[in-house]
Amino acid sequence: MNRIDRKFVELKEQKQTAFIPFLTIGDPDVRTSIDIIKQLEQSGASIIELGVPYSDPLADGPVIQRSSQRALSSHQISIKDCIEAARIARSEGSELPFILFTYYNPVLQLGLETIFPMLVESDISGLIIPDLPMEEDEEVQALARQYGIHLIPLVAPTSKERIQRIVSRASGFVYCVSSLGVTGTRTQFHSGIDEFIETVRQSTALPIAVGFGVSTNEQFAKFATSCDGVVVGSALVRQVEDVLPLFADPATRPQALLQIDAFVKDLIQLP
Ligand SMILES: O=P(O)(O)OC[C@@H](O)[C@@H](O)c1c[nH]c2ccccc12
Repeated sequence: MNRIDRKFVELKEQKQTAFIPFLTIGDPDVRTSIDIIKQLEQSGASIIELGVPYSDPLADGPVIQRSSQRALSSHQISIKDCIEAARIARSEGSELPFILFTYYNPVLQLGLETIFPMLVESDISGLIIPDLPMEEDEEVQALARQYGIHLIPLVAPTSKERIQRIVSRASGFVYCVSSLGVTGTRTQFHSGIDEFIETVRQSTALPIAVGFGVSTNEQFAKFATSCDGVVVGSALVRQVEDVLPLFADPATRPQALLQIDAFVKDLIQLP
């Protein structure tokens, strides 16, 4: 049991749904990202995906692509910087379970044997690698198990015949992708989304979370009825983008955090 498991147990006892924001670390800078992490915790986040900016984010839509580009062009943010941000946030009192969200290339650059001890040292409980080739996941799975890190799989509606195989090796929770294509807010989801979630639900005893496209309270509430968690990335990253000028001036930083707080509270309040 690590922080992720304990959080889902706690939420289940409280009959609550996990709110799992994704945040690009280093946009606009690491210090601000840490402040946003702490604000998200105050605002109601249950678990957080710490996004490692990447130069070729194939699965990302324009909002996260822009955010990654800002983090890379201003500060050349690395996977190590993101792991360090988690360590600092924890040292400053955050109790949030952290998931490192990264494409595979930065993991390979750092080295599989290197990254897992670093995750443990920074009290990061989970890892999501959206482009981890299934053919190569044996080694990563083995290291994750060895170090007690949850390697959280993404399951897409197209992977019906693969759902069982992906889910059978899952740990932590299963991340159900709500739609085909790239990340980004949506007005509608994959036509068979409810059946897809039910299929995954029948395939695992693990908690299931859904993500891709969620940006409104109505969408959050809809998924809260069938899932144990809801992931929101682009809509939040867009909020950060909108308040960057407020973060740039020390006098208006509190206002920037208040706007993020208001966005989250509107998004996750349930009737
Ligand atoms: O941005 P959205 O549509 O809210 O979706 C969550 C997503 O941002 C986050 O989980 C994520 C960021 N980059 C990804 C790449 C692939 C899958 C998922 C992701």
